[in-house]
Amino acid sequence: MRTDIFDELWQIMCDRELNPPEKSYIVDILRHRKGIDKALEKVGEESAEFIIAAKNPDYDQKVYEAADLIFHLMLALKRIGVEFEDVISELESRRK
Ligand SMILES: N=c1c2ncn([C@@H]3O[C@H](COP(=O)(O)OP(=O)(O)OP(=O)(O)O)[C@@H](O)[C@H]3O)c2ncn1[C@@H]1O[C@H](COP(=O)(O)O)[C@@H](O)[C@H]1O
Repeated sequence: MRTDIFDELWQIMCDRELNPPEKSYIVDILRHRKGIDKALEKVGEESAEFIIAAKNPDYDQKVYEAADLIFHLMLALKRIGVEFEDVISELESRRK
């Protein structure tokens, strides 16, 4: 399984935070006027969209919404100051 994309996305999020370009979805969320609430709101929205997709037969839609949810969860972690690597370590520590 290819998981390098998580590293790549996290790196982009770190870069966007330090060197925000004029037009960037990541920056829009990280610097939103609603503060932390915008990133959390997106996790809620994307979770709901994933649940709806999960109950429907369209396989591609499930994949699409799962990707949206994971992306926005990572973005929320970035916004609240949690290192993605620590989440990975937590998962690793649960391995029996
Ligand atoms: N993987 C993603 C990614 N997945 C989803 N999204 C955005 O997440 C949003 C999904 O939210 P919605 O479906 O609710 O659509 P919306 O209308 O924009 O929602 P609102 O924010 O307006 O409420 C869309 O605007 C998508 O473009 C993403 N935006 C960026 N990335 C990655 O991040 C990189 C950097 O992006 P920028 O920061 O925009 O340069 C990109 O090259 C991609 O690799």
